[in-house]
Amino acid sequence: MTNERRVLVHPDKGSLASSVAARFITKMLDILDDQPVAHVVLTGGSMAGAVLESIASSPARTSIDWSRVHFWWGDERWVPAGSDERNDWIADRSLLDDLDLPDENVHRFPASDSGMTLDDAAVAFAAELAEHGVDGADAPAFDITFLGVGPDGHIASLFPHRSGIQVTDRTVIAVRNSPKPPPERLSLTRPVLNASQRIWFVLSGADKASALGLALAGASRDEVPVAGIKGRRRTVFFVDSDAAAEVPEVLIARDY
Ligand SMILES: O=C(O)[C@H](O)[C@@H](O)[C@H](O)[C@H](O)COP(=O)(O)O
Repeated sequence: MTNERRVLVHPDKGSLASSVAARFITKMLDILDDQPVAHVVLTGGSMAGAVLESIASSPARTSIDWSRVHFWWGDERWVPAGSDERNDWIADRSLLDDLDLPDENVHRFPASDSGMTLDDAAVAFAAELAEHGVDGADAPAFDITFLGVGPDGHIASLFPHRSGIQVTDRTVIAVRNSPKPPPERLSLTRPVLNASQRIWFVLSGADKASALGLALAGASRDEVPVAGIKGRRRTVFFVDSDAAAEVPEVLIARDY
C-alpha cells in the first residue's frame, strides 16, 4: 500500500464508526505486537464519540493491553477541567472511563482553571510532549492520530486563513478568536501531527464534502488545513457516502 491518501467510503455514520473502531482494534494489536508502547491522538467533534463508543462496545477491545497505550488529543478547548465542552470529557465518557488506564497514560491539555494563562499552558504541554519524544524528538511519533475535519476544512484547532496551520517552530499553540466556539483553544501544530505514523481522518455528513473534495483536488493548506496533514506511513480518510460526494471516483475504495 502506498502512502498516498486513501478514501474509504461507508454507507452511513453508524457503519463508519463501527468500521473505524474495528480497524483501530486490529491495528493496535499489530502495533503492540511490534513495540512496547503505543501513542494515540484523539480528536474532538461529532465523530469522536461515535468511534470511541464503538471501540468501547467491541468485545475485541479486551484483547488490547491498554496499560501500554498512551492517549493524547489533537486540540482542546480552553474551558475548566471536567467541562462537557472539553474533548477529553467526550473521550472519558465514551471509552477511557471503561479502560484500566494508568493516569500517566492520559495526557490531557491543561484546563482554563489550572491557574495557568493560555500561553503558559501551551508551553507546559509542549514540555510534556517533549518528555515523550524519542531520540531528542520534541514529541512522540504518534502511532495513530485521529482527526475530525470541519466544514471549512479545519483540523484540530488549525483553521483556514489563520496563522496556526503555518506554524512550524512550535509543537503547541494557543488559539484565540476561533471561528468554531469556544474562542480559546490549544492545538498541536502541523509538524507534530505530520510526525504521526498514521493519520486517520474520520468525517461524515454532506457539509464536509466540499472541504474533502478541495483537499483531494490539491487546494492549499491555507485554504483547507486538512490538505496540509499527512502521516509518515499512512493517510486514510474514513468517510460516509455524504462526505464523499465530491471525491474523485478514482480515489474511492468502498469499504462495503
Ligand atoms: O475541538 C474541536 O472542535 C475538534 O477537535 C475539531 O477539530 C473537530 O474535530 C472538527 O471541528 C470536526 O467536528 P465535527 O465532526 O463535529 O464537525
